[in-house]
Amino acid sequence: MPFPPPTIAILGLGLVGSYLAAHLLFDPNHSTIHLVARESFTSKHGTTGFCATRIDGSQLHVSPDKLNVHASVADLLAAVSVDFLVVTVKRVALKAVCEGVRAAGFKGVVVVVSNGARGGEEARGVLEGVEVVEGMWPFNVVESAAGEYRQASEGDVYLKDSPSGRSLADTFTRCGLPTKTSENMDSVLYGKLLVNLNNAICALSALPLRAEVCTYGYRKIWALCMTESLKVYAAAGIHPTPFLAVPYSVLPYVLRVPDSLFNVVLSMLSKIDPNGTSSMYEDVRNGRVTEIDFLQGEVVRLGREVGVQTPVCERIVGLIRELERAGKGLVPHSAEEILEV
Ligand SMILES: NC(=O)C1=CN([C@@H]2O[C@H](COP(=O)(O)OP(=O)(O)OC[C@H]3O[C@@H](n4cnc5c(N)ncnc54)[C@H](OP(=O)(O)O)[C@@H]3O)[C@@H](O)[C@H]2O)C=CC1
Ligand SMILES: CC(C)(CO)C(=O)C(=O)O
Repeated sequence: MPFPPPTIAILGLGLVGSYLAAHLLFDPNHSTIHLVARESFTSKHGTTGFCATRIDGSQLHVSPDKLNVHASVADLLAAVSVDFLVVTVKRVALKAVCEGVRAAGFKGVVVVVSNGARGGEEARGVLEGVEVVEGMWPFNVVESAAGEYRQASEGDVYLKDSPSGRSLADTFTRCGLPTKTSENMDSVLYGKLLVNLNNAICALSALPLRAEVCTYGYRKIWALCMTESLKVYAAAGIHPTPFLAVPYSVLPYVLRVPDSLFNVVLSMLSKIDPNGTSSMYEDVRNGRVTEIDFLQGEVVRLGREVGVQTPVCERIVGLIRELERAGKGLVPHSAEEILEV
């Protein structure tokens, strides 16, 4: 364990940030924790605290007196010297957050935990001279009741394999969040992107994640997006890191088996809470801008660069844009409606 234990600040106290914060705050022996949170977090949890519920049902409660909350990075740095700033905002907010971090003169390590590839590159572009560590968050978190952040699927967190990344991975693991490191986070994040191709389909279906993936028509669309993405990756020389039980090349075939067989395979491979959703489902539900540009949008962008057509991914980008423009929340689309070109 690093000595003295590191001082870690978390910026972005939504689903992932709050679940992470609850783990780190629960056992104060491994780190000192500060939060950079908006008023919405303080008004919600400032007097009651919050809790993380793990997939096995165990709960970590954090009482409000344990919370060191700051309104901005500048306020944080005026109060304390910070080793790691873990940024858990949506990818669309990353650049603006990094500009704030640079303006505040932060000199520690910035850890970027966002879906989509090339987040680290974007952060480094803004934070010249500051060490940036990429992270990958593998499982779904939902707010199942006010102040209860519930793990709704499974997987290990990944951080970039560097002395700082290894040290933080050790702290996360000691706090009950199993964390691996990888020298090639681009490959890890392009692998995660293949999983996240389903985020938009879940949002378009307006169904919780489990019900959506257990429906053949939606899985077929995910498989089509994945096949397009794998062709693009092959042409672009991208080798996604395998971290699922099934190799990516086989996954589109597994997704196309009938529902009855898929249910058996799913129960053998992974747990998904019936209330789990996708982060894009939550964005659409709450009328927020989504991360579509960094998921199917990234495949379309890369496809154009390497001359590979991506009609299904393009169609999904268009449909999510329509939902964003309409701002009316979730609108159930059948699989046929999604595929109709
Ligand atoms: N949710 C999930 O299950 C999973 C999410 N991920 C990824 O993790 C990342 C975080 O996702 P998630 O936790 O769901 O996102 P949320 O939208 O739940 O949380 C993001 C939080 O960041 C806050 N925020 C945004 N900008 C700032 C800022 N400038 N200063 C302070 N706070 C700010 C937001 O506040 P406000 O609400 O006021 O805008 C919000 O509380 C995303 O890239 C997502 O794709 C990955 C795997 C699973
Ligand atoms: C865990 C998963 C794949 C699905 O919930 C996700 O990454 C997300 O919701 O953004």
